[in-house]
Amino acid sequence: MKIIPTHIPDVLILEPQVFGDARGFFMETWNAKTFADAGLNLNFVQDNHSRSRQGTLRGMHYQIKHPQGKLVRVTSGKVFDVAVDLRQSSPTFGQWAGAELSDEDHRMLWVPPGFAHGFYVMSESADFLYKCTDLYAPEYDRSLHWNDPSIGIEWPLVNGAAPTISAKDEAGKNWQEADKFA
Ligand SMILES: Cc1cn([C@H]2C[C@H](O)[C@@H](COP(=O)(O)OP(=O)(O)O[C@H]3O[C@@H](C)C(=O)[C@@H](O)[C@H]3O)O2)c(=O)[nH]c1=O
Repeated sequence: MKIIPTHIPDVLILEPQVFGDARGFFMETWNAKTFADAGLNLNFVQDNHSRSRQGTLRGMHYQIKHPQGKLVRVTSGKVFDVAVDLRQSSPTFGQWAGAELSDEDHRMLWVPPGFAHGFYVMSESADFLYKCTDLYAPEYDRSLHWNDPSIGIEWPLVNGAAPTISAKDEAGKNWQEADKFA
């Protein structure tokens, strides 16, 4: 597995080794020892799968208690995936890191606990799979507004069109009002 740091050192792009042959390909997407050897001792307790149409933006989500670390990947299509550092004690507090993830590059992103996370679907549709280090806790679920100017995420919006978002995310909090981590 190749590990590519982003400019936020805790947010990592992971490229699994892909074994191609006449049948197709094989790759390991999660191996506790490989990740531990890379410094990521993770205990996953929930797996999620969402499918979204082109132009959908889900985010920026976090749980203020029971924060989840997320190992995310795309099995069909292409997304732009983003993590925002909400840890006030962090030197990269308030910064965002993004990466394209697709079914062709097989890249994964490690989003640590303490980050808001979201993605935008660039392809016709996308299947998005992720492992989480804590369980869904809806009472602590929070949404930071995807387009807050003080964060300034550079979303690659298709034809510049406004994204499709949920009512919850439409009402996402701005940076000043959003709950943050210590
Ligand atoms: C996240 C989640 C949702 N749900 C339910 C609640 C709701 O009825 C329905 C859809 O929920 P949402 O609109 O919150 O789904 P979605 O917008 O896809 O939420 C996800 O977005 C990405 C960006 C993340 O990072 C995830 O952690 C998660 O917050 O699914 C669960 O049952 N378990 C879960 O873990």
